[in-house]
Amino acid sequence: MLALLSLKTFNPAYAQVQEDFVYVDTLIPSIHLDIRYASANNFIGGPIDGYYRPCALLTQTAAEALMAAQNELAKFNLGLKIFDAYRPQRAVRHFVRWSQDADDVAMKDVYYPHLDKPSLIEEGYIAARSSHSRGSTVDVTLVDLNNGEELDMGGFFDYFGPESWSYAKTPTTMQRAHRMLLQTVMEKQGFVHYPQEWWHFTLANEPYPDTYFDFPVQ
Ligand SMILES: C[C@@H](N)C(=O)N[C@H](C)C(=O)O
Ligand SMILES: [Zn+2]
Repeated sequence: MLALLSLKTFNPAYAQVQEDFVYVDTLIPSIHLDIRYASANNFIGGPIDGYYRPCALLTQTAAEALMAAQNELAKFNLGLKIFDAYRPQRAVRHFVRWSQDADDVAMKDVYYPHLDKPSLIEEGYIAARSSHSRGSTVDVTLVDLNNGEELDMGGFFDYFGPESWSYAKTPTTMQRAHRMLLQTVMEKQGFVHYPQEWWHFTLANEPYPDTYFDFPVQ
């Protein structure tokens, strides 16, 4: 803990973050990160407001639960990759603004080919007030720790459609088994799955159930 605090205090790469939040990769060095909203590789096609650096922040409690999941998977040389963790409210506002701009459909063919933008919010694929802003929600998939390759989940992060539902019938037997493995490992550590998106999990006993933070990811 002392080491973590001094790392945050003296390393310029680590900015001051909200009390009780941690950089997940300092707690779980073997975890893989692909923080899409700090890049153009996402459903909007550009960096999202409030993501200054591609890092994953979570409450200490959620990060410790995630570490237990990672340890469980590591016995099989499997692990987790994070796509998103704590999300500032300004990022959520960016999503909502984008959803109201009918002209910007740059990434429609890839991420929401069968839905119009208002449906993304109406059907629960994007929240106008997101649990991610409470700091104990995380978007994850499984990787093989031998080579870092993602396991085949029968769909990709932020594909908005029924194929991404946790219990979708369309994926193959193996893909459904991978979804089940991810869900089982996460739920064992106290996370609750989100039926609309196989990758999205919220810690049930989250420490800030009523607080929506807005400090940047940096
Ligand atoms: C946008 C997507 N990755 C996501 O997190 N959706 C849920 C519903 C949210 O916005 O909280
Ligand atoms: Zn999510």
